Amino acid sequence: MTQPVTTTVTHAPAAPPAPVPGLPEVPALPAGYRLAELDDVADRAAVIDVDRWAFAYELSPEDEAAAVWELEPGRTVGVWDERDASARRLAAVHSSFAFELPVPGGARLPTAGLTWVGVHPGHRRRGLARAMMTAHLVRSARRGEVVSALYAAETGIYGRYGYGVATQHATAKVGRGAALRDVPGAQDLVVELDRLDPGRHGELLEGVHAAVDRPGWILRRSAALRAGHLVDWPGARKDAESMRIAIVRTTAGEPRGYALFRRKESWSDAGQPEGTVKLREHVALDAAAARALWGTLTDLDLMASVHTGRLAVDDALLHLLTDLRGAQVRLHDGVWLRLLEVGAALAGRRYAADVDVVLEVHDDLLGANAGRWHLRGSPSAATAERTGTPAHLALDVAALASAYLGGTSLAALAGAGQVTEHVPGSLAAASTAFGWPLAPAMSWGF
Ligand SMILES: CC(=O)SCCNC(=O)CCNC(=O)[C@H](O)C(C)(C)COP(=O)(O)OP(=O)(O)OC[C@H]1O[C@@H](n2cnc3c(N)ncnc32)[C@H](O)[C@@H]1OP(=O)(O)O
Repeated sequence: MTQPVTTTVTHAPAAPPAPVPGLPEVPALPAGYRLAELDDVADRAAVIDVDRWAFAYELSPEDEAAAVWELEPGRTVGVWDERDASARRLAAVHSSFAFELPVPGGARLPTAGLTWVGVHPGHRRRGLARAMMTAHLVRSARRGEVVSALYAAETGIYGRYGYGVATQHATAKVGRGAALRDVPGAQDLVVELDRLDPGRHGELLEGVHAAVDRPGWILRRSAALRAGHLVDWPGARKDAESMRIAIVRTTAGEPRGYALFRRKESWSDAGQPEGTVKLREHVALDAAAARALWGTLTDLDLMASVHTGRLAVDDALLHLLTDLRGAQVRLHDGVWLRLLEVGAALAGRRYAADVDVVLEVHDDLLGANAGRWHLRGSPSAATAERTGTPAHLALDVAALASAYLGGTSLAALAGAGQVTEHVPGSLAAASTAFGWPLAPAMSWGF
């Protein structure tokens, strides 16, 4: 069992960030509420309590024992309810991870991975989340983080803060024995099935995961995030088996892929096996590994279907299947991005084709981003400078975030009224340049 990871670093509570030109002021809270940085150790129980109120869950004693504290010291901020001075209580919380976001071309940009956003239901719709979100954007920008990334609990929450959907993922339900195309070399690979043992498998799994070269593919950099990913929550099993791992290896023993999964047995009234396989994560480093992995997972005895979990929208499985229609594919919003520094973000990635374009960016919240940016980009270099020359294209910072990793084209966004073309021809050229051969994806949630 994974042992809880504890951190002993403490931080003195800090005042809310001071106003900085181009960055917004944190909106005033109702009387009696106070925004403050939280102490990683002293305030931990209060943070967990708000989280449970906000997300409506309880942990069993077994789950408590398996839980891992993943939050990084110095990055958690909350709102105290001090209306009754004798009974101060935490009313809201959020935190972030120091991530690196791989962008087209391979650079990794400093990124604030926003997480644990929660407001106690007794304090909702009073502006606590808006104050925390503003503080998050300001603190992240001041740390030099170029973007903020998150998974949204609900799709209506984050657009107002300038976040756009930058990755999408698919899920599929694949029937037992679904026909897969042959891939040369797949037969030569070995697929081992084992109980997941974080001690034995953790390093192998993270090594294969880190070998993926794809925009958006954020790695679990801290020991706590790695441990947290491998927690096999007893409460999540719901009568299924404990977590298993399938490892794809060459005959020389080199790992080329893996899947974390569990099976659950079930029988129809007529006595037919109806078991299900559910994946938590999978990686395949080449076509043969993907074929070997999915070939194994779709041919487990007594299992009628495989629930894939997150698939990149161009995942190999979708092209291995001969009958895509039978796979019940669904599309989901994935990582939402907020560009904190538009110039650094535009210059930080590379472009699929040469591009020379002026973008007029609207940003109501982070004024330093607003205005015209002259982007000159190519597959090997990019610059982005402020300019006074007329714009080719105009768009909101959230639409730019959606196009930023190459997952959604500027032309598609224009089709939904989110990009305006002022100079004919510039939309097609910029759309081509912002594209990328592989769709952006992230394999795990945070
Ligand atoms: C990255 C993550 O961690 S995602 C997790 C988000 N957390 C959750 O979903 C847990 C349950 N929900 C909550 O804790 C809270 O309801 C929150 C955090 C979503 C919102 O907190 P509140 O303090 O009520 O929000 P606040 O009062 O600041 O509202 C700000 C704006 O967001 C809007 N809003 C708040 N919640 C929602 C929602 N769930 N859906 C759509 N809009 C919302 C408000 O109407 C308000 O709109 P305005 O800009 O027109 O004024």
